Amino acid sequence: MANIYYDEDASLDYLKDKTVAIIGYGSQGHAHALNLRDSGIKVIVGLLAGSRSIEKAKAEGFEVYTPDEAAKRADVVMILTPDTVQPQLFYSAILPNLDEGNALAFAHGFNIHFGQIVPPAYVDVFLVAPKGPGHLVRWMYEEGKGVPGLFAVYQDFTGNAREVAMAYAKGIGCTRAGLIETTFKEETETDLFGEQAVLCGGATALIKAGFETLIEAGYQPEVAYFECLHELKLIVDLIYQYGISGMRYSISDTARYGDVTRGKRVYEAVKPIYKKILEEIQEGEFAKEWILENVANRPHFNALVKKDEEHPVEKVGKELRKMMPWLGGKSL
Ligand SMILES: NC(=O)C1=CN([C@@H]2O[C@H](COP(=O)(O)OP(=O)(O)OC[C@H]3O[C@@H](n4cnc5c(N)ncnc54)[C@H](OP(=O)(O)O)[C@@H]3O)[C@@H](O)[C@H]2O)C=CC1
Ligand SMILES: CC(=O)[C@](C)(O)C(=O)O
Repeated sequence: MANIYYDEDASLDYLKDKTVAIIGYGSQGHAHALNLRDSGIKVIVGLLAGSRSIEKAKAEGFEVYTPDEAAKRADVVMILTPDTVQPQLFYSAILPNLDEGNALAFAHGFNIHFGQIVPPAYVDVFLVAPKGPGHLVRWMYEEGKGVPGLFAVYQDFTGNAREVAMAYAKGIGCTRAGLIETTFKEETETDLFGEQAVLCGGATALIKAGFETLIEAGYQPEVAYFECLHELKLIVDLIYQYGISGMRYSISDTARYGDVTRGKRVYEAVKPIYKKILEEIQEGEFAKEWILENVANRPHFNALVKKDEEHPVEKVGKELRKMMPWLGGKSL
């Protein structure tokens, strides 16, 4: 059983006299910056000139600098830009401005693990990875809660890297929910696997395949949407709160029988695919493909994203969600 750390296990004292530069102000960046500041930490933001987030960060009260200037002024530099742009940003703007004893931090281990960024020996290097989307990292913090997280130390020049990483995790609220120590390898490979096979990739595959099966059989798109997307959230919510057995307690006997018998067939079909996806991650195949895709300016990625934006489930969903005012979520 992994050690799980909570608020009492981490001390913000390791950050209280430091300046943290958050490079990037997107999903994770805005959440880390706001949460750390609310935790009493001095935060500055680094954004490229022309960034669409400069005004937003300034409006939320942050000093905003270019990435090089922010790195120069900071003791801890947390890079929260897209993974594929981090190497160029690191070598051009951050590395020249890292001083001995500074800390270089990430929310995902991709570039360190796959050797795209090689840090200098004279800094600490750690990751703090919330296990949830950035907007929830902020919303849960505002509610006095937290998103669980992982942390890992890649390089400990100062001898305090672990304590600083845990302080950072506490500052963004992860220790309110639970913080697990990992490695850059484990965080990178499990996060890539999860987002490809089970979460984003896996969930959208199940939703699209189910929805298409029903509408191709002539059922109404609205019925297919409620069955394959809307109700999926409700069932996953039950699993999230009460486990698989708890969910099965709540559903009908008929649903339970279908679950354990037909669900077995889906399981048997996907498990070999899951293993292949993990193998491609572990062997660097996915990383190479994603890096080269970005070199070519993302033709395959852009086409597939566009195709899904036009999927019938998106069309019917947009209309149905208007009917459910309680869904009126905060703007992303
Ligand atoms: N999204 C998530 O929930 C999670 C993300 N992560 C990790 O967090 C990191 C950040 O991801 P995420 O928050 O999703 O990123 P986003 O895409 O939401 O935000 C990226 C930020 O970086 C800026 N940016 C984009 N391109 C460049 C560039 N070339 N140079 C400098 N800045 C740039 C963007 O500027 P602008 O504002 O102008 O667009 C934006 O502020 C990644 O390492 C990711 O793997 C980890 C866990 C969860
Ligand atoms: C939210 C999260 O951790 C993801 C899905 O892995 C990501 O956005 O990188």
